[in-house]
Amino acid sequence: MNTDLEEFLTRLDGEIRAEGDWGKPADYIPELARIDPAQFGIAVALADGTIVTAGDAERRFSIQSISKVFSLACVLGRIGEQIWTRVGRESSGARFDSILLLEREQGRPRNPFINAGAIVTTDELLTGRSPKETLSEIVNFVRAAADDDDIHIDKTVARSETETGWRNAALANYLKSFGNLKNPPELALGTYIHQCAIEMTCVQLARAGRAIAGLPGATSIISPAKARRLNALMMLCGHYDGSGDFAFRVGLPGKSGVGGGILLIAPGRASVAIWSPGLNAYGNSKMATLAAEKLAQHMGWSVFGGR
Ligand SMILES: NC(=O)CC[C@H](N)C(=O)O
Repeated sequence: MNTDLEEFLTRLDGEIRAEGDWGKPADYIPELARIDPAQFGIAVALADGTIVTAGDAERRFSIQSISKVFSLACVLGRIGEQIWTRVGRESSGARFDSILLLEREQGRPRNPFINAGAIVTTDELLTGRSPKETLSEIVNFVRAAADDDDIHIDKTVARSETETGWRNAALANYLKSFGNLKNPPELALGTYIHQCAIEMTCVQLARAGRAIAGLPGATSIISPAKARRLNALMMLCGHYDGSGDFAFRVGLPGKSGVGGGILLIAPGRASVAIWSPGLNAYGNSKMATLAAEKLAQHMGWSVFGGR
């Protein structure tokens, strides 16, 4: 039924593997630094309910910042628009772990997808709950979105980031100094780091994105109104200071993580997960970005039309 897409993905897998320069895995989290960059997987969940895959689509990887989409969806479900008093929704034009803007903007992070913004989102979810309960809420949300209970936190990755995450510790403390953390910084930070360490396969992630893509049959835990806004944020902020370049090349909302994953949304058409651990200069997967560009072009999926 989807033979054209199947053939295209098989060809794409070959083209990516022939590229040669995979980029470098994130080096500031030791557990991610030792992953072989020469890996690639893709899963495309379509509106007709089928999932087409190629490469290492069943291998688990650390979703890292892609988790920020799900924690934001959780918080919007819990407190709705109120979250925007604590975090903005503009592009940052800065690195994902930048502290500069926080100083200038008095502790209100630019958007919920840079680290400072996601620490605030997680802090909101933590309010009135223990870190364990908060993490269960986030993981269960992802499981419900993917309709798959076999999704877990990789404790080794979480420990590794806890041991070396000095920048994020600085961001959490800095947020606290501006009064924009309700909980002790170490609790908000620990919960954030564990949320980032959720591991999933491309197939699971593509399934979890179906509600954001508004595909028929997806769970209703993300309403169409919320999905619309998540897509806007993913388009403008999903790739940090590389968001403009990603929009230019791919033309679809996406969210990257330093584990090398990208969740790509073709509204009404498909939810796509792509993984390749080597990163480009912005900290986004080099090969997953290239694959997203080729896929969007082949399928004619840009939200801006054209090809
Ligand atoms: N861009 C990312 O994926 C960053 C997530 C990572 N856990 C960090 O906080 O640095």
